[in-house]
Order: sequence, then C-alpha cells, then structure tokens
Amino acid sequence: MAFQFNFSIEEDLENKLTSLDDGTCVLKSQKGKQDKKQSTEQLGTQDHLCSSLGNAAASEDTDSPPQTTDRSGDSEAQNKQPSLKPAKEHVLPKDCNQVLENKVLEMLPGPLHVNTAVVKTISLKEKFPGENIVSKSFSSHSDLIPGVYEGGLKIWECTFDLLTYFTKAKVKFAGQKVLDLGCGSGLLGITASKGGAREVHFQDYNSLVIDEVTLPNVVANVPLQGDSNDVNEPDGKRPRKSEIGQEICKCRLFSGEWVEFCKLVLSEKLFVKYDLILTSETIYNPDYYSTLHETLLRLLSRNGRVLLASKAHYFGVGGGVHLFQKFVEEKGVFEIRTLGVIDEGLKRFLMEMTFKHPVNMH
Ligand SMILES: C[S@@+](CC[C@H](N)C(=O)[O-])C[C@H]1O[C@@H](n2cnc3c(N)ncnc32)[C@H](O)[C@@H]1O
Repeated sequence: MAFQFNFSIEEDLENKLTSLDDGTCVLKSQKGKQDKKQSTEQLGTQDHLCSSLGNAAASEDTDSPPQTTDRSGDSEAQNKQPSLKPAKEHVLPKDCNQVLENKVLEMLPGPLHVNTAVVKTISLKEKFPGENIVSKSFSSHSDLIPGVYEGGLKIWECTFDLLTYFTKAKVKFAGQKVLDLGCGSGLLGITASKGGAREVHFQDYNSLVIDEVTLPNVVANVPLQGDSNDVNEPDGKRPRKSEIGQEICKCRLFSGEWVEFCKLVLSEKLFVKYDLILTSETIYNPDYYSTLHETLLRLLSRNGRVLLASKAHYFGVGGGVHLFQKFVEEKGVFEIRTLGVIDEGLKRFLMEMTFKHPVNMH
C-alpha cells in the first residue's frame, strides 16, 4: 500500500539514510545499532520512520507536556502513566488560506472513495527552531515517544483500512457528530465530513501535529464555515450550500491528553456527545487503556458506536487488539466485536464498540 508522507526529507538527511530490509530508513551511521534493536520501531514495519524524519532537526513542539516525572529516572514507572498534557482547542484562523502557505498538496493515491489532499510541509525549521518532537523521534529511532510524541506526524496503515471499510460497508456519516480520536493526519474525520457529518472534532496528543498536519489537511479538504468556520455566523455571511456543493460541516480541533481533552469538552455547557468515534492505531500502549476506555465511555452517546482499527500486536510497546478486547470485556461496559481482519503483512483488525445497554429509542 502506498503511503503519503507529510514531511519531505531534506537532501542532506536523505543522503545519510539507508534502507533496511523491511523498508525502514535509518541513518547510515546508526544501522549497526538498528540491527541489534528490538523496540518501538517495530510499531508496524510498513509505516515507518521515513515519514517522521523530514526536517528532523526542525521544529519544536511549542507546548510540550509538563514533565511531571524525570524521564531519565525509573522509566518503567514513568511509562505506566500517560503525562497529563493539558488540552486546548486550536481555533481556526480567520484566513484559512494562510494555513496552506508553504504547503505542497498531494492527492492521496489508491482506491479511496473520496479525493483527499494531504499536505507536505516544506519546512518547519524557520517556524519552530530548536529541539522538537520530530528530532526527538528521529534521534530515538522511534515512531513515537510515550508522553512526548504519540506518532501523529505520519499516516498509519490502519487509517487506510478504516477508509476502505467506510466504502465497503457504506458507513453513513450524514448528520452525525463525529470524533476522530488520535487523529494525526485527520483523514478519518475529513472523510466523515465529506460524507455529510454535521460536526467533526479532531483530537491529537501533540499540538504541533494539529497545527502543521491536521489543520492544513482539514483546510485543504473541507469546505469551512466562511473564513471563521463558525456556525453562529449570521446565515447571510455563510457560503450557501449550493455554492460549495455540500452541507457545511463544523470542524473543531483539539490537542492534549485524553483525560484532559474529556475535561475540556465536557466543561462546555451545551456539549453533545459523539454519535461516532473513529480511532486508528491508538491501542498500542496498554498503559493508556484505562484513559482511552474512560474517554470512550464519557464521550460516546448512548446509542453511538466506535470504529477502531489496530494492528494485532505492537511489538516493543506490547499493546494490540486481543489485549484491548480483553480489557474492554473485563470492564463490562461495551460490546466489542470484530468487523474485519486484514491478513496481509502485519495482521490488522477492524473493531466496533457499542454500549451494552443503549438507550431504548422507542
Ligand atoms: C500511532 S498515532 C495514529 C495516528 C492516526 N490515527 C493514524 O492512524 O495515522 C496514535 C495517535 O493517538 C494519539 N494518542 C495516543 N495516546 C494518547 C493519549 N494518551 N492521549 C491523547 N492522545 C493520544 C496521538 O495523538 C497519536 O496521534
């Protein structure tokens, strides 16, 4: 399957890269270490480091999580708890066109039922000088660093599995309120909005991911509410349905850790729960299962459903479908069932979760 990368690899960096047998790219000087290593870089052999390498010396996650623990100390204890990275909403800029400045758009290849453009970020270097999540990810040879960078800069394989499932199963988005949880590129939410969702929220752990990847992708693909994407704008100011060819979908973007994200949205007086929560490759770390489960429990509407895509197992981090399924079953709140198994390359699963006791609508 072809992958679309959001970051271009700078020439000098590219020259230092060498390919391993599994398609992974590593720095030539680091190949020896890589041969011995069996850790988080095994998080999916096909969607790998190359995507997060571009501009490796580049940006800074402008609001890195407050480090509640010293990561150089007892790493096992620290990894047990996701850092409580505060959540915030990323307000859409008045002039959305600005978001696409310095961005190169590419159409996603493959048999997707919607035309989706994704951005290649030319250079984050000037915008975010200094240390950053990209270079941290690069220097630790990892697609993610728990509590610091959770992998949203690239498009992970299971996102494409869910997109294919949407088409095959004719998933209905019309009129729904949708959450793309752990959105990264935001392709799931973007597809929902193209399918007529009334409102789509995007959440990613990292603020930089939202600003530099999700937001540009949303702006490039979703007709937004005038310049401000504000449904409260007087009708006369909004582009009419006929002008844009589809219903306007209200999009909101959030960064931060799941518990904090829940707190933020649930603090809104008029908050309405989600009809559909889409989530791809978010169950790799068993330490997060509790907060993820709690998030789904608190944010899903009683008759809503979660569509989740995951690899069978994430080497190095230890999570995977079976472990998560067991966790959910033990909690006893949701039904969890398998919708499909993709048995090429690394085995992957599509799962559905619904409340065991939905509200009787009649
Ligand atoms: C491996 S990436 C997958 C990105 C995207 N869904 C895809 O399939 O391409 C995992 C995503 O889950 C989110 N995530 C993981 N753990 C999280 C946590 N504890 N709190 C908030 N977000 C988290 C991160 O934002 C990250 O983007």
